[in-house]
Amino acid sequence: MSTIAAFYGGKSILITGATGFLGKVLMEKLFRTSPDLKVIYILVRPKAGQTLQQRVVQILNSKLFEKVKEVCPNVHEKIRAVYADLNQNDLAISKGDMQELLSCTNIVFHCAATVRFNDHLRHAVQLNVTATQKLLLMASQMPKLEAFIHISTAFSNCNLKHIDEVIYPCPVEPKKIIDSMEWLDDAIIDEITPKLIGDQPNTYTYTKALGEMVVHQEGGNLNIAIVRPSIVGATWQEPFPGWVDNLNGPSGLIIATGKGFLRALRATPMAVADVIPVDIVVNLTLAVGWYTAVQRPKSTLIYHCTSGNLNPCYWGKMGFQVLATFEKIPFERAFRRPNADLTSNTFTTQYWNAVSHWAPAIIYDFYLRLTGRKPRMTKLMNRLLRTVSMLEYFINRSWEWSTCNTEMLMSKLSPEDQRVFNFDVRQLNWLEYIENYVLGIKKYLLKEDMAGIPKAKQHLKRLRNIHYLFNTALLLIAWRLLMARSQMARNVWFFIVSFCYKFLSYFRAPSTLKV
Ligand SMILES: CCCCCCCCCCCCCCCCCCCCCC(=O)SCCNC(=O)CCNC(=O)[C@H](O)C(C)(C)COP(=O)(O)OP(=O)(O)OC[C@H]1O[C@@H](n2cnc3c(N)ncnc32)[C@H](O)[C@@H]1OP(=O)(O)O
Ligand SMILES: NC(=O)C1=CN([C@@H]2O[C@H](COP(=O)(O)OP(=O)(O)OC[C@H]3O[C@@H](n4cnc5c(N)ncnc54)[C@H](OP(=O)(O)O)[C@@H]3O)[C@@H](O)[C@H]2O)C=CC1
Repeated sequence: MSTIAAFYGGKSILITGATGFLGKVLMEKLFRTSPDLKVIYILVRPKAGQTLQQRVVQILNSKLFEKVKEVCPNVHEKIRAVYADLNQNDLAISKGDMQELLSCTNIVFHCAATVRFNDHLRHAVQLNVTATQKLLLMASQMPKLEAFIHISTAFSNCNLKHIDEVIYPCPVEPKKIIDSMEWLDDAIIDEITPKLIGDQPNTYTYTKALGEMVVHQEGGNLNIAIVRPSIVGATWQEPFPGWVDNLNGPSGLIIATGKGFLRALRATPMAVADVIPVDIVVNLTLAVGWYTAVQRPKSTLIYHCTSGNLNPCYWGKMGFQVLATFEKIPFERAFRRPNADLTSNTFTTQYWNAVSHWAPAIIYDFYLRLTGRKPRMTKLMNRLLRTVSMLEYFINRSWEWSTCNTEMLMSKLSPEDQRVFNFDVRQLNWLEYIENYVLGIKKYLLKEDMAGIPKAKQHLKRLRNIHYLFNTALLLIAWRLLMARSQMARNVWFFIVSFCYKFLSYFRAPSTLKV
């Protein structure tokens, strides 16, 4: 029997961000391995016209939870959705709910965050810093609390090259930032944002660093740990390979590549692609929860959940493997044939952008206009390239994260726990993982049917023929124009033709003699 699974039995667990990518996989694993847990409280807000209950039902009815329903048939009774909005100062939790949460919770997993890189600083501070502060305050009033696990990001200190499992000081105290967000207006915040974030690439990493500092300063006597995952990708093994449900991290760009919109990227092929499967992050997080509650380490331990130092993959290799997978498993209705030119050179990037992105988009929009339809490709391309520019920072650098605490924790696990809560990234086979990732994107994100693969292949063949035809026509036109306008081009052409003729005649003469 797994010690960790047994530990969560009978527990009341509070999860924030349970409707997100990581939160859903965390909940799934908890129910599957500890079906006898008492209750999982999830802080949820209504969204897209759905009530809390409808959101929960949608999650439970998804493919991700199929196995859970077998081992824990009464799972719906064990989830308690609590209305909350972490954007509100009081988190908008009702008095009755608050009483229950305070008196019953044993473990808190704080996953909620805004992960958008371009979020307004006020909003990012509210969610990633102030809400964390409020949750810590709540946690300090929970008499039965055994551990508070805060999910941060390995990129919270991405202004450094080597990152240890420690909290680094922030140039401006989080409290001062929180206070200033209350009285500064949006225009002033916009103006001072670049100065405040300094050498951080965006408001996301900046506020995640502030959030860690808040945990450090205001954690008091709580039993706290911080988990820092790198770029979280689709599931590796559990509950099944390749599950993914949003565009974050590499997923969006893999779609854009598979659909033939994105054909070149400013990326350093030899930079480490520090992607980490979401099930590895979840296994480590649950092991950290157990260890923090049972061992009660004297200080707040930070755990890096990264792949680069133990089993590195590189962007070049990832791009190559993604393309190879498209040969076998193409996406439907591609705009162009998938291609991946990775270059770290800015000039080459601009050339590729003009030739591979803008030119086809403009030609296609021209065609749409001619056929009486609304042009849309240049607009789409504009958005895509803006998104790419936001991600470029992370695909042109490599970082080194030390993983001493994570390795220490692995050594404390029994062989059974190492199997059930496996977070050993050395066992991951990247080629297999990437193939399943692409397959997962096709099935769970794009909702494409596997039966459509032959048709998709046929479509790609047609696109290849159009491509060859188009290039040949372009070459012929260029040649014709050149010949018509330049005496020099004509001279060169006649020289080449007469040279070829003489060359061939030289070989033809002896062969004629033999006959
Ligand atoms: C040709 C070569 C190909 C090679 C082959 C391929 C090989 C694979 C190579 C892969 C290299 C991957 C590098 C990943 C590096 C990640 C590093 C993370 C590090 C930190 C990790 C963390 O600790 S944190 C979690 C990550 N956090 C995000 O990853 C949020 C991103 N996101 C946003 O920060 C906002 O979204 C943003 C984008 C600002 C727009 O913001 P915005 O306000 O302008 O507009 P919107 O948000 O409305 O998005 C407008 C439309 O972009 C769609 N979209 C949203 N995200 C998208 C996304 N990632 N890729 C594509 N498309 C995306 C969206 O779905 C909309 O599409 P639509 O309109 O059709 O619905
Ligand atoms: N994905 C990644 O690549 C990485 C993620 N992380 C960290 O992991 C954690 C989870 O990320 P991930 O699951 O990918 O992110 P998602 O964007 O998928 O999920 C974010 C969660 O936060 C909730 N949330 C956002 N705003 C509010 C609000 N105002 N009130 C209540 N809940 C709110 C969302 O709820 P709703 O559904 O209502 O929007 C959702 O459940 C984050 O802390 C992130 O920083 C770290 C490294 C990489």
